[in-house]
Amino acid sequence: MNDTLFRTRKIISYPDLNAAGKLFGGTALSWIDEESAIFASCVLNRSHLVTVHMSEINFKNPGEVGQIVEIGTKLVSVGKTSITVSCQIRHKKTKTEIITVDKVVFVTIGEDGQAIEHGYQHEE
Ligand SMILES: CC(=O)SCCNC(=O)CCNC(=O)[C@H](O)C(C)(C)COP(=O)(O)OP(=O)(O)OC[C@H]1O[C@@H](n2cnc3c(N)ncnc32)[C@H](O)[C@@H]1OP(=O)(O)O
Repeated sequence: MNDTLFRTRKIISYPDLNAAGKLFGGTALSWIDEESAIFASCVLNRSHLVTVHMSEINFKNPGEVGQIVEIGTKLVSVGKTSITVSCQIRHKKTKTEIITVDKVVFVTIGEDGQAIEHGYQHEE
């Protein structure tokens, strides 16, 4: 549909590490969730979105303390109340992938917490 755009950079710090001294998977997933949600929210111009599904997650390479990483998102598809994006984190310098998630699905919700149509029509 379109190419991944890398908008956000982060530096891996000591609080981000697991017991093996590598980037903790939970931290990486929290960065993925936030970046994907911001991207989806900007595409739809809606602020009330919730994550409803994450597809297979692949931890491809470890992240090391002090490394600068970049987080990229891409629009995958748009439904009636949902939007699907892909997200990845990679080393900024080497472009080596650290984690990829093929599909993160968000749903727009109303004040009652139920799904509502977002009205966004994607043109290829
Ligand atoms: C950014 C964050 O971290 S948010 C915090 C974590 N997330 C949450 O708390 C959300 C908890 N979940 C919910 O409240 C509910 O599941 C809701 C309101 C989001 C959706 O309720 P549902 O009854 O499943 O809604 P419904 O069946 O109508 O589906 C809504 C849309 O989601 C899609 N959808 C629902 N479940 C899934 C799934 N597992 N995988 C892919 N798409 C899904 C549907 O295909 C539908 O898409 P469409 O309208 O574009 O065709």
